[in-house]
Amino acid sequence: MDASSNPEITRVEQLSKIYRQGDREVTALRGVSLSIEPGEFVAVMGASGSGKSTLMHLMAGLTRPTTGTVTIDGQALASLSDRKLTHFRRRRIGLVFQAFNLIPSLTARDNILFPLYAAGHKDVDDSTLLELAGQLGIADRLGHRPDSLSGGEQQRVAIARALITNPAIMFADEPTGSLDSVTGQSICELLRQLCDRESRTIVVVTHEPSVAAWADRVVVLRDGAVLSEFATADHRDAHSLAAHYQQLVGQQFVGQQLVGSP
Ligand SMILES: Nc1ncnc2c1ncn2[C@@H]1O[C@H](COP(=O)(O)OP(=O)(O)OP(=O)(O)O)[C@@H](O)[C@H]1O
Repeated sequence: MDASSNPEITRVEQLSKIYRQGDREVTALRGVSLSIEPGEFVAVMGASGSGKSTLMHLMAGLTRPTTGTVTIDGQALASLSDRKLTHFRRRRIGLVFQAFNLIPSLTARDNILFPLYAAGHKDVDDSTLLELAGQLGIADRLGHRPDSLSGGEQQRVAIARALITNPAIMFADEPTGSLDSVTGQSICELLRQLCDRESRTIVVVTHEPSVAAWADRVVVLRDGAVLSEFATADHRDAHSLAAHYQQLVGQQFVGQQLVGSP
């Protein structure tokens, strides 16, 4: 991709995060730098505790770094007040979580539109909603509440909610973690299509090689730092990717579980 015609939309520079718990300090991230191109699908992998969720939360503006900067859509998050950061996040950043986090009392339609209502929109354009619901395969589920939707449908609604504001980037933290493997793969295929057909920019945090194999690039974290980055082009299937990842971090996969220590 030509960087001059497609400028980086997301830049992370020397990001560090120290959590303080009483007298104790936990360094969750130490000097992480990376950039994500528009339309790119990036997977962040790493062992439990390596800093994946912390990195995602900092990039999404949910928490502030101890040092370093995050720039999204040309906006340095550090220069925004808490109120402006919340406003920016609602408009320009999409978030998807393992547990879907839908509002149980609202229909799929109102869950999807919620970010627009929260941002103060009164007149909502149904055509955007219907187009998105069509792309995500949930056009006939919009009148249902979450408890009458399957897990896969709930995650599709959550993805639609993340995309309704047309964000510059979408972050998904273990988006298939609550789904069976077949449904999880259908969600991965959907994320791939959103990049390929709609030029969405997506960052997925995952433990699973079968999820990361759908991405364009994998960023591997270890002990709060970037251990390695690699393109998935040579590791399209999960087994090949798992073997490469294992080589990098010195761990082994048994099924989808990691054993051994880095
Ligand atoms: N709010 C917090 N307060 C204190 N320590 C924290 C907090 N959140 C995370 N940590 C610590 O920071 C480190 C990185 O955690 P993080 O959740 O980012 O890792 P992760 O790679 O996402 O792990 P997992 O795969 O288990 O979710 C860990 O040592 C964790 O215990």
